[in-house]
Amino acid sequence: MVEKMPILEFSKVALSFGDTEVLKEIDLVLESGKFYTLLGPSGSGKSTILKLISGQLQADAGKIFFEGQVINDVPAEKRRVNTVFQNYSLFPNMNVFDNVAFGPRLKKMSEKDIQDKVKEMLGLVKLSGFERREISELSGGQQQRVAIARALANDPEVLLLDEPLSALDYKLRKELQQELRNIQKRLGITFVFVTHDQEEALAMSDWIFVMHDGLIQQNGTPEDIYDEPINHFVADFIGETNIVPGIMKHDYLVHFVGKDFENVDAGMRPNERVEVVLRPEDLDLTDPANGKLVVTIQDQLFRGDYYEITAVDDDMNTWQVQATNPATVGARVGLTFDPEDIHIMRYNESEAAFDARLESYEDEEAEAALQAAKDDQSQSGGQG
Ligand SMILES: Nc1ncnc2c1ncn2[C@@H]1O[C@H](COP(=O)(O)OP(=O)(O)OP(=O)(O)O)[C@@H](O)[C@H]1O
Repeated sequence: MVEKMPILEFSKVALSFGDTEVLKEIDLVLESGKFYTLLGPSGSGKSTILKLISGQLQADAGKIFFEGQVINDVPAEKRRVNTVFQNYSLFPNMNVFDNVAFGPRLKKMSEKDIQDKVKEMLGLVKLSGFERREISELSGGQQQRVAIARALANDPEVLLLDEPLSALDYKLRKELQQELRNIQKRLGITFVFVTHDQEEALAMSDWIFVMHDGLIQQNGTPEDIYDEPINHFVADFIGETNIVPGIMKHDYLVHFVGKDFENVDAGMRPNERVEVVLRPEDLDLTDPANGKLVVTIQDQLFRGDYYEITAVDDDMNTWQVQATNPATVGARVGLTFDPEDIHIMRYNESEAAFDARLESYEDEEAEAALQAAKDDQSQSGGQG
């Protein structure tokens, strides 16, 4: 079987502005016809990646390939890529038709083909009949639809979308999320969508790249990223989560919150420091005697289909729980979970901070395990 060539590829791409390394060493492989999302906090380098793809910026190091050809030196106007921006960037002195017809006219398409193209694109973004409207007569959502139609009228192979929905209100945003996804599936071109909103990324993407600190922290399907976060940053950034320190007692046995739990998928070494992730929806409230730990309810918010409960354990660690029934603020309750829902991550930050957190549980077993980890480490020459 012949492997399909990626439409876009970054190989060890780096870029700095002055002393700031905005992209450290980026490797990306994008296949044709998929909906990709670059997700990360403000300043993590998402827009910079789009500008490297569109040719607005040049990489300091590394190679960018488009259908197997290096394009580092190909000028922006020769790349089959268009961008939709957050602020629409329409031509305010042109009506809807002329905005969408702009690219086709530059390409010197026949007037008949231009008419057909504009009609098709406005149909796609549900603005048929708006041809003669001025831009100032459109709502924000309609302006963004025009911007999408204008970009697509150029027949790009890759459409770049830089936070295109951020300026819209919640309901409109949800509506356009669904529509953008439908448009991408219908046209079958590659979308690279930038957002800092994890919910949006999970809902829309075939594949997500989570960015932080100029690096891709993790990439995978929305399910991979949500269920199997690779590190503290990703676990914390993607959705509400509880992250607690733990230590491996065997490769299949993790010790945390003062107890041992079997977790056969962990793939960690005995005595390794780990972080344990438990999503709020995987926790249940029960009576204290049946709980894996006991907590005090601190706060609760009604979220429509569930209650968002904040609780603290006796070591003052906070727990987020999603419950179907309301709880009583101030009540002491048990927290329980299915060991299968435990997700374990390798810990790679400061050991001192970790040890202090683990010891906050004042748990002799944990301290003994930690001592074993420290002994292990000194024997193996500080690796670990
Ligand atoms: N032309 C420039 N000159 C200097 N620094 C820049 C320039 N463009 C971007 N930066 C810096 O590079 C970093 C990454 O910017 P980038 O716009 O790629 O981030 P982002 O993840 O898209 O964030 P946002 O969501 O805020 O746009 C930021 O710290 C930004 O201040």
